[in-house]
Amino acid sequence: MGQGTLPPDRVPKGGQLAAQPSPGLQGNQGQAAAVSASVPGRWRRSPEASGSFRASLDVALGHAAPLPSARAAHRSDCAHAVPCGRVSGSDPAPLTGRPAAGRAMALPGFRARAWAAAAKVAQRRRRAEGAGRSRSPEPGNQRAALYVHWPYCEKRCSYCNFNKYIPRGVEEAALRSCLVTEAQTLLRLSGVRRVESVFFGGGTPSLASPHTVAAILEAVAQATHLPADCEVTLEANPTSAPGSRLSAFGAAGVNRLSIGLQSLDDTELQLLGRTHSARDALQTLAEARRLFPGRVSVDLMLGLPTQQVGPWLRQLKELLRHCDDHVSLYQLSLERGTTLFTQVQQGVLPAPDPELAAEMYQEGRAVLGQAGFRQYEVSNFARNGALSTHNWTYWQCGQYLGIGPGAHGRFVPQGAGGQVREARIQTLEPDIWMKEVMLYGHGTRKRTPLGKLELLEEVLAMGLRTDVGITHQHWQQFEPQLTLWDVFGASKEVDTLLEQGLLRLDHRGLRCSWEGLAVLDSLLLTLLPLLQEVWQQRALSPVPEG
Ligand SMILES: C[S@@+](CC[C@H](N)C(=O)[O-])C[C@H]1O[C@@H](n2cnc3c(N)ncnc32)[C@H](O)[C@@H]1O
Ligand SMILES: C[S@@+](CC[C@H](N)C(=O)[O-])C[C@H]1O[C@@H](n2cnc3c(N)ncnc32)[C@H](O)[C@@H]1O
Ligand code: SF4
Repeated sequence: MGQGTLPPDRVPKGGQLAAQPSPGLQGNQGQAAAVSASVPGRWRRSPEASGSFRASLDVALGHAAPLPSARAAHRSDCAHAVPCGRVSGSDPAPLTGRPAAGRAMALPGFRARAWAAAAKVAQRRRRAEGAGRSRSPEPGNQRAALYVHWPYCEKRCSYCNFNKYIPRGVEEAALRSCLVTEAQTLLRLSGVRRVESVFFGGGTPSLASPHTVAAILEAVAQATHLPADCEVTLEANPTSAPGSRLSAFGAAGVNRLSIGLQSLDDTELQLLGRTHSARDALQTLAEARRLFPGRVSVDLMLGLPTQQVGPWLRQLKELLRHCDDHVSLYQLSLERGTTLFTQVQQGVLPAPDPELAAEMYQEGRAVLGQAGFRQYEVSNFARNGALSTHNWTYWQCGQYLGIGPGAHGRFVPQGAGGQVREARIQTLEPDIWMKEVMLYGHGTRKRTPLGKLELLEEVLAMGLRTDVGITHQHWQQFEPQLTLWDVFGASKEVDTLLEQGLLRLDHRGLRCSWEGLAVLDSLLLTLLPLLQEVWQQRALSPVPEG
């Protein structure tokens, strides 16, 4: 299996889809690496852990194991800076946070409204059934999740190196049209027949107009089956999401909100460079819960410089008095190129204490457990079945398409005759990305075919992030010949992890215990090389098929 990077599969818009080299648009590996590091908690390449494990294992969405033993592996290549410049443009609708009058409710047409109404009814049914399960009849390569990246923010937060830009104005109509075009192209390329979840992330997608969200959903519903009970999440920053705007997003088809609350301490919020206060955040949370009951998630950060365990736990307990059924805890990752990084480097602020962060994480998850939350993933907690379907797809190594600047995707380009899953990254800079979409129908900057071993490494590293772990059936979908017992059953090192109560290997499959989940990175230091070793041995003495 070739492990190299493919050229972007570009053809002029309207032409046939086929893999074609595109001179001058390849080899932007530095940027790809930068964006790869910009998703918090994404599994970072760990040379000690794995020779072939790819740094671009995109989106683990959360921080694994802030415990000392795990950190060495987790942060082994964490030195990236994402360019965070300005885009030129003379858009008449600047990003003020509020939609222009009359604009918020302007939907592209009846279909979108009908879809949104049906979605509301179906969402109740879906909730009763519980999330995190795939009920679609389509085979795995005909369904996918869809991620949409909105690349703009009002202000740069001091800690953030995601792919975001602070614009003077946004040409939203042009951006919307490009997002729609790219969704149509990638849906065609992938041959996906059913989109099971949509996630509007960023940047700050709550700055987009609800009309843009509706237009994208409409395009997806036209190109493929978008079930009425499909989870549609929008990330919302408190200052850009007053109730009227949230309600317009609901009318556009959004049925889940993820609020970037980050902290309930105004001094910390200032340190983080947030534009909102704790009061603003709680008000947005209350409005969100009124509009999307049972479907609101909050992000809370931990491990900030000067932060102490006691006060942070009090914040968490205060949050529990207000929050809905989903909470994400993210340990601060100090990213090169951010203001916070410089402040720490220059001694203006103390470096975050990893021991304290570990304590916050451990105590925090215990508190959440007592409040009835299931820790269904390293950083994610849900009660009443409110697991995120979209993120679950990432952890289960399902297919996902990524549209918008810097979005990541993983799918088999079946529509172009492809048979191998590819990791794809879209061009980072919005203005360049738009030009490419206008020219070629999409702005894919990098395509990396995933070899079988790489895919299995992902299945292992992502699956173990969840409390369910990797069931035998799940593993078999990716590797029918080599069982989990074959790989891990005869290892003394694994035996030790089992005896220590960190890992479980039984009739259900392989998974971390509650204690193991907190040190997942260090467990992977044992498990990944083992998988590689067994894989290589098998390659040397292949089992005859039949
Ligand atoms: C990239 S933001 C996008 C959503 C939205 N703009 C916001 O700020 O809430 C998504 C989440 O990533 C987390 N995040 C961003 N940078 C981080 C960092 N350096 N360390 C840990 N978490 C981070 C924050 O908790 C944030 O809510
Ligand atoms: C940090 S997570 C927060 C999720 C939230 N806690 C929830 O439960 O829905 C979301 C962020 O991850 C990044 N992200 C998610 N999926 C992505 C993808 N396919 N490509 C690029 N970035 C992605 C985006 O920056 C997005 O704002
Ligand atoms: S608002 Fe969100 S995406 Fe924008 S800079 Fe802040 S954390 Fe990053």
